[in-house]
Amino acid sequence: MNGPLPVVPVSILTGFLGAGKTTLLNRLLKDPDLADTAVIINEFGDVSIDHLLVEASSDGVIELSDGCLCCTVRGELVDTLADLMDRMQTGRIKPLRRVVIETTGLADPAPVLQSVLGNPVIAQNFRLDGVVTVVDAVNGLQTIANHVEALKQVAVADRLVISKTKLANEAERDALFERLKDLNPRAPLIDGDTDEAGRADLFACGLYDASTKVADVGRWLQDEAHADHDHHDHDHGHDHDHHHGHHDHHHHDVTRHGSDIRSFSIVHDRPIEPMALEMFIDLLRSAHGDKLLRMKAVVSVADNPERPLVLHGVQTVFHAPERLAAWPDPADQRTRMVLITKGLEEAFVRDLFDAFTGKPRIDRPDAQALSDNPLAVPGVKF
Ligand SMILES: Nc1nc2c(ncn2[C@@H]2O[C@H](COP(=O)(O)OP(=O)(O)OP(=O)(O)O)[C@@H](O)[C@H]2O)c(=O)[nH]1
Repeated sequence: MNGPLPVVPVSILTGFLGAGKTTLLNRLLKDPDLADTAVIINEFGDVSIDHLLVEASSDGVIELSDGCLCCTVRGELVDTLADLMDRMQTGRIKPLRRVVIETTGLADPAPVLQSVLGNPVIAQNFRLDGVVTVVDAVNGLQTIANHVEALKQVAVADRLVISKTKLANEAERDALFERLKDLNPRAPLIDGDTDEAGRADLFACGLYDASTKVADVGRWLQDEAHADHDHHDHDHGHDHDHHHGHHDHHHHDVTRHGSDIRSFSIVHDRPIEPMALEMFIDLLRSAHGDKLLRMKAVVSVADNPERPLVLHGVQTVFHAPERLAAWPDPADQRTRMVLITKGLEEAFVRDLFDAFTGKPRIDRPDAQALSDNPLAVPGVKF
């Protein structure tokens, strides 16, 4: 190798659950200027779906394992970046022009930024270029009010991309824009439907500078730097799962997010009848949409099992389902569903799913009973 490699810019793509990060990333990756970009994605949940939906060549996408980037997988992020550098230096991969990190929707961006800015080894080879935050025009305002992570994601952004603008009315859009301007006066607001949002330039923000953000951002980063230090002192050599004191039996909750936020998945190995699927989703949404932060699914539907259906629920909004041309991984054609809920029990959702997919249990109503009388669903109140 002739001399040191250039320092690689790192972009962080963030935004709350379901805001439209993967959708935007898929558009951006079609820009030839983003060739030789490594994409690091991170999902919250033990069954990952995003890697099936990111349309880049598979060797450019690196998936971090279960856990949230801002919590349990931070060490893994640092290791991944170090490994990328090692592979470039030894000529095993072409020099990268950029790294894009797509965070989970629940990620607090401060610790993610700190991982890149604050680690001396990483800082020799990578520089934080900028943070692009996607904000959903329909749910954005309420999400910012209810989830501090969403507020921080907005505040640290260099650019704010507003998705789903056509789904929101003018009053909703205006109120959101006003709030965003309050929280982050310097970040330009970019309509996600414009060409500008889909070009590689979106990521070229220049060196990240916390001092241009509202005063709180500098403080969050400071806090993270201290937390890192303490963390190092106390936890050195321990497994990531043990870092946070407040986790319960459910290992996906090992995060700094509210303890009533749960992530779980449902895997089913037989095609599902379209009607059963529709009724399951309808009941879940109508009765519990407010507790359903996010639902993502790749479903094998009995009417055309060769072509999986992709479902996206974001709070009470369910987007039009999409049929993929084929299974991304033909060897695994199981239905996979990931749900992130707040105050909604996993057992309830599983029972509901089992009832509709023909796994009745003695003490549970079957699909016929549910469709005749949805009030029969245990726990459902109208
Ligand atoms: N109409 C419309 N739908 C959008 C837009 N952006 C995203 N969506 C839809 O919103 C849903 C969620 O989009 P994703 O791109 O998966 O969102 P995400 O932020 O990556 O989701 P998580 O990874 O779960 O946090 C999908 O059904 C998308 O098709 C948009 O600008 N307009």
